[in-house]
Amino acid sequence: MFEDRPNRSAEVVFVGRSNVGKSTLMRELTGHSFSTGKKPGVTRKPNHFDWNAENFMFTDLPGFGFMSGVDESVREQIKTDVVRYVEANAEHVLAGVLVVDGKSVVDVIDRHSGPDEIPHDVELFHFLEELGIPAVVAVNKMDKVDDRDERLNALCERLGLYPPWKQWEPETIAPITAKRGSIEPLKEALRHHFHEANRDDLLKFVK
Ligand SMILES: Nc1nc2c(ncn2[C@@H]2O[C@H](COP(=O)(O)OP(=O)(O)OP(=O)(O)O)[C@@H](O)[C@H]2O)c(=O)[nH]1
Repeated sequence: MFEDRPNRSAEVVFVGRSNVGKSTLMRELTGHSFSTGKKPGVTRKPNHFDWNAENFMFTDLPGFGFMSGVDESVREQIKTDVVRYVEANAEHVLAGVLVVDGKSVVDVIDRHSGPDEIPHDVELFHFLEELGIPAVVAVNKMDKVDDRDERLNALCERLGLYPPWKQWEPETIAPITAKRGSIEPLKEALRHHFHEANRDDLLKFVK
C-alpha cells in the first residue's frame, strides 16, 4: 500500500492506464511537474499536488496496465494498490478522473472484453461509481481523433452511458488535448463537482 499520504479533507484522484498522458495533464492543471527522472510507465507512487492552506490536493495515482519491461505481477500489484488507495480515501474524494487515450481506448476495451474479463478502464469507472465518487472520464489525445462524435459515443456505450455523449457533458465526459493545454472541458467537469459538493472555495484550482 502507498504510504505518506498527506491528510487532506478534500481530494481529486487521477487514474488511468500507463501512457495516456496523465503526467502531461497534471502539469497543465497544476503548473507543476515532477521530474522523477524515471522512465515513463514506472511511476509507482502517488504524486500529491498539495495545498495545505485549503486542505486540498490533486493526487496522480500510478498508471496501470501494460508497461514494457514491467513484470505482470508488479503491474497487478500497482493496480491493486490504486484500487485500495481510492477505497481507503473515498470519503474525502470529490471526484475521480479516469484518464483515457481517445484514439485507442475503444479498441483497448474491446480487446480486453470477454466472458471472464472486464477491461481495466471499465472496471475503474464502475468502481468509482460504486464508491459514490463522481467519475469524470478525461478523454485525452483528442488531437489524434478524426471521428470525434463516433468515438465518444462508442466509448459511452462501453462504459454503460447511454449515447449521445453530449448529454454526459460536462460532468462525466471531458474530451481534452493535454499536450496543447486544451483541458477546459475537464476543468468545467471539476467545477461542476466542486459546486455540487458545496466546495465553491476550491473553484480557484480549476479556473
Ligand atoms: N497527441 C497527443 N499526445 C499526448 C497528449 N498528452 C500527452 N501526450 C503524449 O503521450 C505520451 C505519454 O504522456 P505522459 O504524460 O508521460 O503519460 P502518462 O500517462 O503520465 O504515462 P505514465 O508515466 O506511463 O503513466 C507522451 O509522449 C506525451 O507527449 C495529447 O493531448 N495529444
